[in-house]
Amino acid sequence: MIDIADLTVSFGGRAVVHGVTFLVGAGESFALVGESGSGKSTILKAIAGQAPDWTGAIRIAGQPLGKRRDRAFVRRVQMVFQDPYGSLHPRRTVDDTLTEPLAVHGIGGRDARVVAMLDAVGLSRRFRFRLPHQLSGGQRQRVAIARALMLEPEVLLLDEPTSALDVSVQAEILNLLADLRGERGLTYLLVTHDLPIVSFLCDRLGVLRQGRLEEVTDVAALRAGRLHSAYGRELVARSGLD
Ligand SMILES: Nc1ncnc2c1ncn2[C@@H]1O[C@H](COP(=O)(O)OP(=O)(O)OP(=O)(O)O)[C@@H](O)[C@H]1O
Repeated sequence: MIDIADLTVSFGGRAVVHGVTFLVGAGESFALVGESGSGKSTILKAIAGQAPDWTGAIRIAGQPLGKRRDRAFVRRVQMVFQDPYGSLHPRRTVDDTLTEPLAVHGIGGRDARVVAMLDAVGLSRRFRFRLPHQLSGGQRQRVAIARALMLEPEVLLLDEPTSALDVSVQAEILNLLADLRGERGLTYLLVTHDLPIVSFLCDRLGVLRQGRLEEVTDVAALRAGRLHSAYGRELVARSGLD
């Protein structure tokens, strides 16, 4: 579903991701891990069209991406950001936020779709006409996930989707993401520095260090502390997973 080949991404002429190659299968959940500044979010941005200076190849379901992201891409690939406070418009109700992508893409049956999506993300219908400031952090992230799913995409790009939330709420959102993937056959590409999240939500992971992919392995190896690279083992040791 996602095929990244020899991807190099630059900002202002300086490369921050260097020749990264990996594949994510349909229905798979793949994590990019690494410390702050290792280039995890930059890879998501390149896929989403928010980091235009890249070389290499990015293919989604076999289709090579150019510099611009068209409507077909938006229907297939959606992103969920770290900060549900910043990513929702403060003056738009939940209903406005969920209806907008349907209106932009000329999709009908909006009422029924919004109500069904509120149910799918575990939000009571009484939140439908509320504004973001009337919601908790976890409820806001449910709205952001609902918005991402309104166009029934196949792929979610998840950038630290729980790191801005209280610890007690993080587990709820992780469970929701796991359930939604199972129910909808979604493919996840998740960026995180939190290895327990990878162990819970992902099948495989790539370890990034200074913009280079050190290794790709599966979560069984992560759980067993059997990463191949010295840097990967160091990350595991620091996370307390070993
Ligand atoms: N818009 C930008 N302009 C210039 N440099 C950038 C930009 N975005 C990211 N960078 C740089 O690219 C490098 C990789 O950043 P990136 O955000 O991808 O790392 P990350 O692994 O996702 O870290 P974090 O967990 O802190 O988000 C860093 O050196 C960062 O300063």
